[in-house]
Amino acid sequence: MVLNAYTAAQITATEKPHLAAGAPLMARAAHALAVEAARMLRHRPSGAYGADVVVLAGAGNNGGDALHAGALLRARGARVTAVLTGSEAHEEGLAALRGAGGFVLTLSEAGAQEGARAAAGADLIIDGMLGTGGRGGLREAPAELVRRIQESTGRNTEHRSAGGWARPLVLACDVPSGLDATTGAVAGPVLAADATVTFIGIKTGLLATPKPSLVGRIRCADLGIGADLPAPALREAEDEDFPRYWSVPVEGDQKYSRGVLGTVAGSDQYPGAGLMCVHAAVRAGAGMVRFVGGDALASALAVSTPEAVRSEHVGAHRVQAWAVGSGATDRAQQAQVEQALDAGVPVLADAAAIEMLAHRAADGDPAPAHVLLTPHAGELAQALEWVARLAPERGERLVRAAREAGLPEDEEVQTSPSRTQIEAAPFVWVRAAREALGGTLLLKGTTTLVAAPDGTVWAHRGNSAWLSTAGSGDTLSGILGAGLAAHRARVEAGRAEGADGEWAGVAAAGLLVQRGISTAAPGPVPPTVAAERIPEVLGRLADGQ
Ligand SMILES: NC(=O)C1=CN([C@@H]2O[C@H](COP(=O)(O)OP(=O)(O)OC[C@H]3O[C@@H](n4cnc5c(N)ncnc54)[C@H](OP(=O)(O)O)[C@@H]3O)[C@@H](O)[C@H]2O)[C@@H](O)CC1
Ligand SMILES: Nc1ncnc2c1ncn2[C@@H]1O[C@H](COP(=O)(O)OP(=O)(O)O)[C@@H](O)[C@H]1O
Ligand SMILES: [K+]
Repeated sequence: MVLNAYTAAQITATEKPHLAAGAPLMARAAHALAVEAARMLRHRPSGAYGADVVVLAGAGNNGGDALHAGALLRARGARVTAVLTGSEAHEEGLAALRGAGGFVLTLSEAGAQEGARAAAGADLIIDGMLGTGGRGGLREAPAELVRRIQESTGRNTEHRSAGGWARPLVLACDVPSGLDATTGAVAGPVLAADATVTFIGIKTGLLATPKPSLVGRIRCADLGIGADLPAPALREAEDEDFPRYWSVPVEGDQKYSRGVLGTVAGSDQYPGAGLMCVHAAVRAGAGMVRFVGGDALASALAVSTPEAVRSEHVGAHRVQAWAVGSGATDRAQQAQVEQALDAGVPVLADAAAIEMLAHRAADGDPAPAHVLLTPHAGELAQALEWVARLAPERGERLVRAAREAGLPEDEEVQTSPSRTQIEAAPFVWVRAAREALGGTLLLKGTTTLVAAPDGTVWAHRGNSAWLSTAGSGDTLSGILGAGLAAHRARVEAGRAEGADGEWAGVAAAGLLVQRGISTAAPGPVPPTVAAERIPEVLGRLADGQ
């Protein structure tokens, strides 16, 4: 089922009337947290009984949840120590823990070393320092505590084993403290969680963060008020959702009704990008692939991918979609790319095509919804720099939109964001940039986000880091191009609407294929390996497995 996620502001607005009416939300949150903690302690022969639990409790309600959960775990026989990290603590929560026989340390008195010693020796740490009320990362004292816990436990080093982190286990209350609940941006140290129990609805930052390994397994406790949530600000497709968004062949289909993909990818100088894109599209089940390119590309494709057919130029044949830009470095290919952008059918636009679209947007001609731009952060920074340079008022609008999307007021942006800024807060920039460039925007990264013109944003996590290899993007272009062509064919046949948001749905489904091929087996996934795996992975997803 598609996961829905909400900004901190949406969650706060949802809980407000219930709090006013006296609903016991904190008690419910604490209960959910304690149940998950007990579940995590099941590996011990006596479970929670006799386990050492350390609660890191901040000054606000997040600390309140965690302290109450600590009291509930005391009742299950755990030894519970609270480390109070703020200048004060949630009064009722603290009283509950004390009443239940918990120990209490104050960070300002005991010091970071003492606090870290208690935490590092525990079976389980509950991180309740900062929740939706936190801004800009942990302050100095709790940050120092986290650093010391990281040092003594090895957590947050680069070497996380496949089985997870070594003990103590960490359970985050609502969000890992220091990770922005809305944007997922991480400022300063964050204690990586094995699991996060989040309340009312999943926070957008948990799915959109560029550091998904900090979040761990997500569990959502809706505290009995989930039905009141508004439309989600972010969604994430799961494997079982694939058939809803990706057109699979049906009885009676033939190659044209499946959709023809045209490509302008690769050049005589760089044939590789074209080979990988075409090869992936063929293997992703395109009805036919017609490539535009020079003789060197054609001879290479004749050997590597004989299924593909050459087309003299963009206007020569009717296609249902274009995949353009990757490796299209020469003038002749770039002229063909420009034509494909004007062909009136869906286009997957990568590399050189993104820059062309940035120029068009700066000239007041943003791309339509069925153009899917697929930059990584570096390419997006470059495209936005063009927009800001050529059309300064659009650049100003871009930064305003980013502020509205959660960019902190004190974070300076030159005329346009740097690559690093985009990488740190992709959920902020993908929405702002989509406004500036038009089209449907897929921002590639460890976490990939897709923003549609209808306001929908999709998140995608869970790729293998082995995908960080040259050509992974070209393979993705081929897969997504095949998906766009098939979907367009379905629209032409009256079997889909072709509404603005549908192209992002196709992209979200295509990303499931990418994740499947990258995780099908351990180890490297260069494009040749990735392409070989496409049919099986796609077939499995299409069958709902
Ligand atoms: N409302 C409800 O009943 C329900 C809410 N729920 C729970 O409440 C959580 C939200 O609680 P919240 O609004 O109190 O904010 P919270 O995240 O605890 O942080 C604010 C406190 O932290 C401090 N602080 C701020 N920034 C900081 C920093 N950078 N570094 C360090 N400290 C910083 C700040 O202190 P101050 O600025 O005053 O020094 C302030 O006291 C939410 O995530 C969920 O867990 C659930 O129980 C469901 C029902
Ligand atoms: N560390 C990583 N974790 C998850 N996915 C990754 C990682 N590195 C790269 N990817 C994915 O691999 C693809 C790389 O695309 P791109 O940067 O365009 O590569 P290229 O242009 O070399 O083909 C993107 O889809 C990206 O999301
Ligand atoms: K927290």
